[in-house]
Amino acid sequence: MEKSKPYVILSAATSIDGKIATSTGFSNLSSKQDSIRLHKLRSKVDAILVGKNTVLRDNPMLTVRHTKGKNPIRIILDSEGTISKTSKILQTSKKIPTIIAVSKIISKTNLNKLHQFPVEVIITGKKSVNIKSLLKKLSDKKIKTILVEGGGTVNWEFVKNNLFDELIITISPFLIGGNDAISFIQGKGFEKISKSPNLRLKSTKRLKNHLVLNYEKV
Ligand SMILES: NC(=O)C1=CN([C@@H]2O[C@H](COP(=O)(O)OP(=O)(O)OC[C@H]3O[C@@H](n4cnc5c(N)ncnc54)[C@H](O)[C@@H]3O)[C@@H](O)[C@H]2O)C=CC1
Ligand SMILES: Nc1nc(O)c(N)c(N[C@@H]2O[C@H](COP(=O)(O)O)[C@@H](O)[C@H]2O)n1
Repeated sequence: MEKSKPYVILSAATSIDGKIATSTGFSNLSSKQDSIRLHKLRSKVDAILVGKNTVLRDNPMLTVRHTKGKNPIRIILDSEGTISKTSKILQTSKKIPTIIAVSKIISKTNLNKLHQFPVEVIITGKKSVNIKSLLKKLSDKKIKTILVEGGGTVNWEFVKNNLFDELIITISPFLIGGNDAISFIQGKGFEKISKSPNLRLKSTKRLKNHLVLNYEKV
């Protein structure tokens, strides 16, 4: 029998004050060396998962480019199926396997739009995508490891529902501030520190002025 969920790693580059983007959406906080590290990690996982806002803001490729290796499957959480036809994700879906996870609220128009591309559409959840059920479906497809690359709203869903196993955070030498700048974990947050998952610091790696922290859940 397949496991109920793949092994999930949450990954991000944050400023010293825990932001993953400025209020205007600038999010490229990694150094060249850190990007190479990230791409090596990408080449070792079965899939990368991000939220719709990250696609909207960054127009990412989510491929392996700074090292040699295979591209993981790309998974986008997009309840209403609103990502643009011109996004790099949809435009490159012929070459790179792509899954768009939507919920039952998706309109026929948006579903038809997605079906114009060679992507797999997984429908789960009433309003937003039901992550637990999605992970089960992905596990059934033999996806064993997923790198969750944000943003903050998606990260919170994985933390809140205790659906992650490991964290790899690069602390970049920047101070961003701003109430509207996105943090590594968004959402409602925990009211008591006792609700926070217990984390063990597995390793640290210094890349000049960047610090890579690797935690696992206890
Ligand atoms: N520095 C870094 O490492 C990274 C920075 N970013 C930045 O994060 C920002 C985007 O973060 P957020 O606005 O928090 O959005 P997000 O990228 O986490 O996307 C959230 C959206 O995903 C969709 N979604 C569907 N089902 C969902 C579910 N079950 N749970 C959560 N979301 C679901 C919803 O439309 C929701 O609004 C961008 O500015 C991006 O540049 C993103 C990734 C990494
Ligand atoms: N680890 C990490 N460091 C950063 O500095 C980042 N900006 C991100 N962001 C994630 O990577 C996506 C961009 O991927 P491509 O370079 O287009 O392949 C971005 O959308 C975030 O998910 N991560």
